Amino acid sequence: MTEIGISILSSDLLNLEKEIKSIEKSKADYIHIDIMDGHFVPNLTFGPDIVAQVKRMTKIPLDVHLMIDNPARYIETFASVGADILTVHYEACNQLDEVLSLIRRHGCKPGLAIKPTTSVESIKKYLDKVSLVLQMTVEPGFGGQAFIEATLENLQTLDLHRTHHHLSYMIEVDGGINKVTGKKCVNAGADVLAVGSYYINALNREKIIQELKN
Ligand SMILES: O=C(CO)[C@@H](O)[C@H](O)COP(=O)(O)O
Repeated sequence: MTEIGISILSSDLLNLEKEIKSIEKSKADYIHIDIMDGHFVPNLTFGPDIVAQVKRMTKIPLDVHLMIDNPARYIETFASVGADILTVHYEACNQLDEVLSLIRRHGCKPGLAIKPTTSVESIKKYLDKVSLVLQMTVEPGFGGQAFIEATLENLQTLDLHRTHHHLSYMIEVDGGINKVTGKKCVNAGADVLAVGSYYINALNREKIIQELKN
């Protein structure tokens, strides 16, 4: 079954505990936390303290997406505050092999993210070292953007590569996901849908999670 991660980027941050309880009630599989540094992406969001607070509030696994330059500097910090999956960007790392093994050494599942225009070819040599590949389906930085259809081709390539090489990484998509785009992604090979504004704005959050899962 498809798994759902809820991105807290667009949630009501002054009522974060209430939001986390709502995510638990709607039976999401992950809480997706976007860490932005104002360099790698043109926006600023959370630091490790927020991740630590969310961890204290819930048992839902935390899928922490580092949209930061040179993420090696912060792997130990985010691992120590409770990240379960720790995802770094291919475009932001110099020594990716080392960063991925650092993530594993600190007890997290390593994820590798790519921007919409990055090719799967460029990350193929790392795919046997990751637990998850995160295909950005919008330009990273902001919630509420429109899904980029051209990213579906990368999902098909990732899915074919996984089967062909007997690999087991999960394929996650993030950005502009709703009932229509989510279905397209799942049909193209995605296993995990990271959802932000579609969930936050829904009148019946439990219902839309069930629809997305099915
Ligand atoms: O990482 C990002 C944006 O950079 C996402 O996680 C967004 O938070 C998803 O929000 P929607 O596109 O679903 O509104």
